[in-house]
Order: sequence, then structure tokens, then C-alpha cells
Amino acid sequence: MWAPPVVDMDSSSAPAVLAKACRDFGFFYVENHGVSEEVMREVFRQSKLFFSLGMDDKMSVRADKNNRGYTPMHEQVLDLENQTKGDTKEGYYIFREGSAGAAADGEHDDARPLSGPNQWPSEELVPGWKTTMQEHFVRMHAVGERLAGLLSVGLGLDPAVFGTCFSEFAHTLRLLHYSAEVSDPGKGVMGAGAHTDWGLMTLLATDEVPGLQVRLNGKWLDIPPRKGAFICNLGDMLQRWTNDDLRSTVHRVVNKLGLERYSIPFFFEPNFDTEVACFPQFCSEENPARYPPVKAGAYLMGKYSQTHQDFDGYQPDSTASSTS
Ligand SMILES: O=C(O)CCC(=O)C(=O)O
Ligand SMILES: [Fe+2]
Repeated sequence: MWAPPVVDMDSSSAPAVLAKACRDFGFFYVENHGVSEEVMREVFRQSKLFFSLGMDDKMSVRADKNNRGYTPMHEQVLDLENQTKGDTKEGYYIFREGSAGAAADGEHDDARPLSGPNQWPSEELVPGWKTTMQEHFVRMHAVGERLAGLLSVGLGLDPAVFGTCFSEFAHTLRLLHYSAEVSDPGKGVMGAGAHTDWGLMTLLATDEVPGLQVRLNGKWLDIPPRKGAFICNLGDMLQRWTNDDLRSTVHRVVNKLGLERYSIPFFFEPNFDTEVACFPQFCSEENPARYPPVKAGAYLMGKYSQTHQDFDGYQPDSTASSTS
């Protein structure tokens, strides 16, 4: 049975293994990432605690115009063409406080629509929750930066290539809870509809319940959880930067067992204002750029707008030219 390659971040072969995995599959496991199983257990415990709250409490932190906070069951439709109902999951979005060059820390900046303060459930309801999530966010940022560094080495790029792209990063830590509803892909019922991720890359922690599938060579293949490892995949921006040399692979979540499932993706995203245009190493006269340049933030906003029924904060940036 196929399984994604394993990248050991402490190994001297990590850059080469990583670059090959990114070219071949766009999916890989990451080990020795420095986030302990004990820490992950606590983050999952807190996540479950939040989702076990009553609907009134959860809706009190419903995602705001900056897409921060709680998204109810079925609110997101990742595969608009094939789904007959929304993803059978609820979620919670956490960004950097302020984010993306906001006027002042924690304030919303109209020029950058996703900026602003995070929403937090009350300390009485979920003690220690905010601190747990804030600390985890910082941890995951560090893993993502290290991984981006290894990738630049593996691709033979200047190690500073991504250096300026994350000074005001727009990463999101997302908590997900899938209901026990069994998926029926033929009828358009899915845990998460088929999609590619949108940013640079995603680092995913899951509980022990399977469900993630990747589309490779026309077939859906299971990606089982691997103890202590993150499942990592590339996003559209990396595919655009590398002119399709690296892959942002289609994946989905299918509930076969009728079990609830929890997962925690960390979407590692460049600055809102970063222009994603083909790196010169990946295009030439014979192989011209396949995508027009796009601003990372505008691209992201377009995707939020397309897939989240509740998100109406999309203000197209007239200077950006997105193809999707
Ligand atoms: O929960 C999972 O296993 C995958 C989630 C996912 O693909 C996403 O949120 O983009
Ligand atoms: Fe995804």
C-alpha cells in the first residue's frame, strides 16, 4: 500500500527527500519537528473541549468579518461542483494577533481585510485555551520556517528566497471537528470536499481516526495518521512560484467508519502583500510562466469567499490578477 515519504527534519538528507516528495506527490510526513506528543495531546484536549461546548457558547465566537473564530458544521463547502451539502465538520480559525501589517497590534486595518484581533472563548468555559493556542501557533510557525528553509536548500534556491515573505505572515491555525456522519462521495457528502490548499504549505496533525485521502494518478489513496508525525502538503502558492514543478495536490476527507474525528491544520502562508510570481529558476523562454502574478492576500481572500458561506469580507484588490 502506498504511503507518503517520511521527511526526518533532523537528517542531513532532509532537503533532498523533501524536494523529491514535493515534486512527486506534494504530500509527505514530517518527523523530528520538535513538537512533542505531550504538547499535541494538550492542544487536542483543548480543541475537543471547545467543540463540546453548547451551540450558544460556540456561536458567541462565530467567525467575524476577518474570518477569525468559529465556523459551524456544514458552513464550508470545499468542492462546490460535487458537494450536495457542506463539509461535515465544524472549525475554529486563529490568525496572528493583528496580522498582515495591521496598523497597530490587534487592530483591524481596512487595507488588509483579514487583520484584527482573534476571538477567544471565555477563560471560564475553557481555562487556558487562549494561551495553549497562542503558544501552539508560535511553535508551528517555527516548524514551518524550518521546513521552508530545508525546502529552499533541497531545491537549490537561495536560502533567503522565502526570507522576506513571512515577516507579517498570514498563517492560520485551524481546529477541526468532523461529525460521525458517514461520507458518501457518490452523493456529494464529504467530511471535507476535494480541494487543494491555498498557501505555501500545510502542516496537519490528526487524531488516530483515518479519513484523509489524496488524488494521485486518477485514484484516491488513503493517507493514514502516523504517530508523532505531521502530515504535510503543499499549497497553490508554492505550485505557482515553481511553475508546476512542485505540486499542490488535491485531497479530501472521507468518513468511512462513522467515527468523530479531530484534526488541526496549520496553514503556513506568506505575507498578505507578498507577490507570488514564478521564481526565475522555474521559467524560461521554452517554459514560460503558467500563472500571472498574484498577491498572496487577494488569492486567499478569494478562496475564503468562494468556500465559506458566511464570509463576505472579500474586497478584490484591483492591483492583483488572480486566475481562480
Ligand atoms: O482534516 C484533514 O485531515 C484535512 C483537512 C484539510 O485538508 C484542510 O483543512 O485543508
Ligand atoms: Fe486541505
